[in-house]
Amino acid sequence: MSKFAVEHVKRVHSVVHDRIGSDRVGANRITRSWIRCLNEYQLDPGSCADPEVVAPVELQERQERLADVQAVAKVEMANLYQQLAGSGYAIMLTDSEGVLLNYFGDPGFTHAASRTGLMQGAVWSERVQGTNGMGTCLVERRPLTVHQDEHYLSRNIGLSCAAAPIFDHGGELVGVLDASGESRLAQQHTLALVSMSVQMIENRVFLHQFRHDFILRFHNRPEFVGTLSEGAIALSVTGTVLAASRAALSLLGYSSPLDVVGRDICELFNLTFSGLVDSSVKRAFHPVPIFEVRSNARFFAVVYQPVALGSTRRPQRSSAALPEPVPRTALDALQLGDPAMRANIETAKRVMERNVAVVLLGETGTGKERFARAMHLSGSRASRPFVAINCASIPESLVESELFGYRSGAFTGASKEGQRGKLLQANGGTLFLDEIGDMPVALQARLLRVLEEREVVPLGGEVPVKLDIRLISATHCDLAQKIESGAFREDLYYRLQGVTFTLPPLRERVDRCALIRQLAFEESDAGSPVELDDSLMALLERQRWPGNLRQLRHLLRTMIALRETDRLTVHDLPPEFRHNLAGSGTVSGTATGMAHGMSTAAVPGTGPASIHAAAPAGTMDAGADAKAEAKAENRLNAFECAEREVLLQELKRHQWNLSGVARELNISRNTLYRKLQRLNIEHPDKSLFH
Ligand SMILES: Nc1ncnc2c1ncn2[C@@H]1O[C@H](COP(=O)(O)OP(=O)(O)OP(=O)(O)O)[C@@H](O)[C@H]1O
Repeated sequence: MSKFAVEHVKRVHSVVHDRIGSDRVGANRITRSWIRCLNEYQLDPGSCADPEVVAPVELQERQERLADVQAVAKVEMANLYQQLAGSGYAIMLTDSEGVLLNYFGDPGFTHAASRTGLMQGAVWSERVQGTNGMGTCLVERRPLTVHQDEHYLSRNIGLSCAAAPIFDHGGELVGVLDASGESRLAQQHTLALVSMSVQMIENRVFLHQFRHDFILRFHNRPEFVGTLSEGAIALSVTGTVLAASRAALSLLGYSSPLDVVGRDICELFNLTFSGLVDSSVKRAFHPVPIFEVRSNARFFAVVYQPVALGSTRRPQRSSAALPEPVPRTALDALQLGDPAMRANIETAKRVMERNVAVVLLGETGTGKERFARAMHLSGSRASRPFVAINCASIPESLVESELFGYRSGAFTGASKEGQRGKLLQANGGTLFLDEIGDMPVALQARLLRVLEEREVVPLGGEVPVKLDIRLISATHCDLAQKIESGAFREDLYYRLQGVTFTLPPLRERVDRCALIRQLAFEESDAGSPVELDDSLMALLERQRWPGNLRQLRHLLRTMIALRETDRLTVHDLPPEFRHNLAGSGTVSGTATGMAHGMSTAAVPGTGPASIHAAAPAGTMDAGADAKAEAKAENRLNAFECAEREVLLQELKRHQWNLSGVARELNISRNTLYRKLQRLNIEHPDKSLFH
């Protein structure tokens, strides 16, 4: 340890010990944090342990959970980075647990940054990294700087950080925006810039999230409506307040969203809602004066109409006319019209608050973890941890310590601080055991004991710790078969399986269309959602998607990243997708080259060229006129050819029974007729069809 580090450690100890017993509340934020670090988290200020980094899958899930914020934040981070360019700062976004989701680095600082652990996936909570901008901001819930030796860990004392918390419209802390660098001079204006960026992020997320509702945007100066400091209030069609931005609360002098949510807008301002909308429209969205009820203070406001409802929709005059929407839970949000999913969601809601173990079955990528998270977020444990562990991806030798944790020195190579296992990390919340079928048999016995006794003893420890977790397990394998072969314990199976949900594969879901649009929306930048044209939608809907929603998401992510316009067509499909589409010879078979043995019929064509060549074998009845086919196909583009092939496959499979094919493809007979015409498909016996 360097001389500076040794002195720093001594200073931390002496400051903390001097304050103990004295007025802790009066201590400044740094001292308060140091006391927490030493006494509560028992962190060693001289620790040189490697930074804690979450697994890539977990990082991705965390990013997805904060997708709305992230999409807006990326733009603001780029702006902020430009404003601070050259001053050696990196801009970072964390989630509410301090996991670093995004990083914009100054090239001069990136190397040093990764050494310190300033990289995507690293955990910067105060509990892990001691006093630092991001972690301490999460605890203090307000903007702050942590400059050099104000850091707790001696290895972080080269850093200067300015961080500001990001809140959602319900007042929940969802993350932190931070600018950190190795500058010797704490830049006062950096904190102001970071705070402004956060305000911008909160405003834009608010406007995006409530774009389908009326939004009243106001300020006490007309020229400030539409700027960073405006207040925004989302209103239902009957004029009830759905949410208010932080700036709105502060302009009106309220401290919590609960003070205004659920009230009628005319209880806050002297106005009638429909009158305000009318005058807003008449004045072409120039701010109109409105008066606050309590103080009679004058504000200026504009009402923006719901995006999807269009300008003709008028607000309801009577609140009895339309029932207020019941708040949607995370589970409700998974309901897009598929009957199997609807049944799963209804049952999940019924068992949610009973402590029943849940098993989720389904092919890879069908959304088992998403479903587990939704159950967690929809219940009373929502504010407690959700901890996921993938039993298949951890080496067998590590599963035990990962799950149960260990005391310091429990085995050779164990870290000095010991480790809280995932079971204890999930205490009070939900533990999600993914790929449970791959858990080593020896460990199954130990897990069973823990579940029966509801307490856990970490490796090398003696004192059992009480455990209160909701357990959700998932697997894509056949557990009954595993039990038969002795690879899975039957008694554990019954412990895990209070209620079982089977998630349908994407190809069987009738809400495919809505799901595709939802994923496209989630992958789009906030404020500029991409559209998918009809032919692309039709093509995507027909795929078999062996990788299910995950595969679909990745395809859309690629297309959106590479798009030239916000309207995606089949021409935006990545070349390898097209290649596989063509090479597989059947769209509903091995569409992306990732399926194994899933194609409904093997077609010997091997590349894009085969599409334009004579009719591929297997797509026509024997005796079909190959030349006529080639001619018919020559007028079509590559995707129409592919679509044609699929249709021919289906027709053949259903012995040219159009009703059967229409049902299979979930389209009307009329649509099918139009397709047949467009794609020049005729029955081998030309007199039929008409
Ligand atoms: N209802 C949904 N709407 C939008 N995206 C979804 C939905 N369900 C799942 N996804 C997305 O699909 C991807 C895969 O989901 P998830 O990881 O939950 O699947 P899984 O069944 O647990 O996969 P595996 O078995 O491989 O672990 C994720 O990107 C997730 O966000």
